[in-house]
Amino acid sequence: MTGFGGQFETEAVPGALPKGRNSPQRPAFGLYAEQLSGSAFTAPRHENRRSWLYRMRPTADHRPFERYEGASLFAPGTANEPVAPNRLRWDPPTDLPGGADFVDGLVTMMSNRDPADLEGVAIHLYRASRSMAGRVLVNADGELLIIPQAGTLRIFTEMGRMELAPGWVGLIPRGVRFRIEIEGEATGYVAENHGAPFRLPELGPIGSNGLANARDFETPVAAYEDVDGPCEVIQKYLGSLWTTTLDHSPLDVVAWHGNLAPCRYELARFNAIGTVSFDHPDPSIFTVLTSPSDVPGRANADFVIFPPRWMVGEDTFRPPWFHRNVMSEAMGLIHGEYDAKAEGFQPGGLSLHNLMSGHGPDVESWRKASDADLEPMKIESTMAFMVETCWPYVPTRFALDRAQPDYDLAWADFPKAQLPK
Ligand SMILES: O=C(O)Cc1cc(O)ccc1O
Ligand SMILES: [Fe+2]
Repeated sequence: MTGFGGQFETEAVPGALPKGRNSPQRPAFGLYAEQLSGSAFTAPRHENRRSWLYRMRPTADHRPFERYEGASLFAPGTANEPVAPNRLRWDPPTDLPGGADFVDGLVTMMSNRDPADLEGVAIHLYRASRSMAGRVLVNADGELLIIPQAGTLRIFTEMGRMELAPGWVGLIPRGVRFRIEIEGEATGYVAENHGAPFRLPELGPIGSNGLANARDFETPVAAYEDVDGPCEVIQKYLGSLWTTTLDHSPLDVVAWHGNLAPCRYELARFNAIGTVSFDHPDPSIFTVLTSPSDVPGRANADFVIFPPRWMVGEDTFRPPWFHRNVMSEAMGLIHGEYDAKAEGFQPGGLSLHNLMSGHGPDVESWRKASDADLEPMKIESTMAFMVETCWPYVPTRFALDRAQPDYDLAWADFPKAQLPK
């Protein structure tokens, strides 16, 4: 079903979805009606997100959660030391967990705020070498934006199934349980958004079309499994991992309706807009999805991409300029090269330019762009992304211990400007 945040309705068994009401006295087939809220009941209508699920057993039927002892690198808390004002960059770590499924293969690199604040974002990497079997994951701390870098994920959520290959991103709402199956190995990134759900950015003077168009988001139709037998539920809750075991699969939603649902989006559909005269626009022009904070215009998290595009600016330094930003920037690379970094930023790698840290093109990129003939030129075969947030990131111990030791050298040896004598 297409459209971002639409009011969908879908049933895997004809007659499962009640007509004209949400909570009939006796739902069809003895199903249980359950409302899943993604916003406060009283949120303004245009921000109100909720769905009604019709399931074989109520979610309420579970035994107590206990601490989950696996996935030791997933949400371990951030490094217990002051955050240095250093720029950081990582090669794709060679020691991500081996032989793990998606849950145990998650590794947190940085985060900000406490999930209980209902604000902030965390950046995780994953390496999944086998399918999740007999278990599901659910995140009470926020929605998950999954950004595959290699390998295709088959995601079986409570609300339907979707496949995610590199070049696509998938959004799983807070509280929706899911299982991820793979063939071979899969690696990628996850942005965990503790704040307001991601939405499409305002378009302002761009008008009524452009950037990520609402119709290009795809939401799965209802699909369920009817499985009696043990199923572990691993829940991330207030920053820790918890487990309980059900006697059935919770992926038993036979029908649902509403506007809170998983979706996926192919980044190649992004309608990139840039200058046709001069100067490099702020990267906000490439915002795919935004999670606003309480301060107008200051995002809790922006998901921004740097897709293939034409560069035509006249008398313009075309790559990203030197800058210091009050917002904090985490970047990843899905494939190709990023135009501000000639080398050292690899697909599967990560960088962090936090609050006020000076960054921009490395020396080689600066030299090339300064000397270039400014013919129209296409940046091809690349897809970098940024998760920009108003809350400075704090790296984890795992991340600090693996940062490139010499990243600062990317900006060493710029020639000094020569003033007239
Ligand atoms: O730092 C970066 O590479 C991201 C970025 C890109 C851009 O085009 C302008 C500003 C900016 O922060
Ligand atoms: Fe930047």
